[in-house]
Amino acid sequence: MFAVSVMKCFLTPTFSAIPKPTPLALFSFASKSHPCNSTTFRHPSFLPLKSAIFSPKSAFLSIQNRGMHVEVAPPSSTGEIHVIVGPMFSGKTTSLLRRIQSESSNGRSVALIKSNKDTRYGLDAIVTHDGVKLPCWALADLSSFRQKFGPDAYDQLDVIGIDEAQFFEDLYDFCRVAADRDGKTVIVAGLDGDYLRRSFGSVLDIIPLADSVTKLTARCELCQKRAFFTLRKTEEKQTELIGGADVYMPVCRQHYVSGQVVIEAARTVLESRKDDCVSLA
Ligand SMILES: Nc1ncnc2c1ncn2[C@@H]1O[C@H](COP(=O)(O)OP(=O)(O)O)[C@@H](O)[C@H]1O
Ligand SMILES: Cc1cn([C@H]2C[C@H](O)[C@@H](COP(=O)(O)O)O2)c(=O)[nH]c1=O
Repeated sequence: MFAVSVMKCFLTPTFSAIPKPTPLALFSFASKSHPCNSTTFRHPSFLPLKSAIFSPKSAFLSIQNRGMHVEVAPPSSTGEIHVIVGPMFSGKTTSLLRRIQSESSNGRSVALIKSNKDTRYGLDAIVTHDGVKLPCWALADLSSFRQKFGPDAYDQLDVIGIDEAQFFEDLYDFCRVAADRDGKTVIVAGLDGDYLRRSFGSVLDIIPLADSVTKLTARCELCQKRAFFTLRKTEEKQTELIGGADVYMPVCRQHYVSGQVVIEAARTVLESRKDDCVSLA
């Protein structure tokens, strides 16, 4: 009975009276409004049934039933999550920026986010290893994005791109809410594995939420075959270590295994030398 009254509420036209706003030019590459949406949502009493049920970007719905008061998020059919993974230098950022530019040229309103831990090229832009760049929001966490971007501007967004996703602890909840509740298309680029080939951050956790997953490969720096892994060339052991070609290289399986042996041996030598220095002092 309660479920039936919830469904009835979803079907009432008054609830879907949220117009689809015209996307703003949020960045220099955000442009025209989306062609299909501007008139569809303007007159809610004449909405086709599908639009009435699946009104995107709506506020929460308040339901009173037998003394119970429940806040229900109306479902959105428009959200999507696309995940791009692969080792360093595999073209994840290039692919993300291309998709964002293409969405923007199709008239969708877009925003790009990267982790503020990655200070390699400053904080105001996402930059590929080839030097292509677009402006972005550099954040410590994704949950602060809506507030920092402005709730009204957030409501008008169609597409959110996230780079360096491995550094965001709240990736799962952000993507779920953005796509399921807010109807956003979320494009996520990040490392699936760290330099030890262990799952990195929450990137793999969002695969069950995703519409598509693309695993890219680079070229092995030692033999030019396809590279699936990232080898750390230095002796540092912490998981998070910001760096580029000075610290990391993409490698194939064979060179990952042999490279790890060499690096482990070098680490052991360095550590035993450190011990010798301490005992001599
Ligand atoms: N070993 C390599 N294999 C593939 N691409 C490389 C390599 N070294 C440098 N590159 C350059 O890096 C570019 C990819 O950069 P980018 O999109 O920033 O990758 P990612 O975000 O996956 O680290 C390639 O187009 C290529 O020009
Ligand atoms: C393998 C590995 C990488 N990182 C860091 C190094 C870079 O700053 C980024 C990855 O950048 P890209 O856009 O994919 O080239 O992550 C790390 O902290 N720990 C690692 O194990």
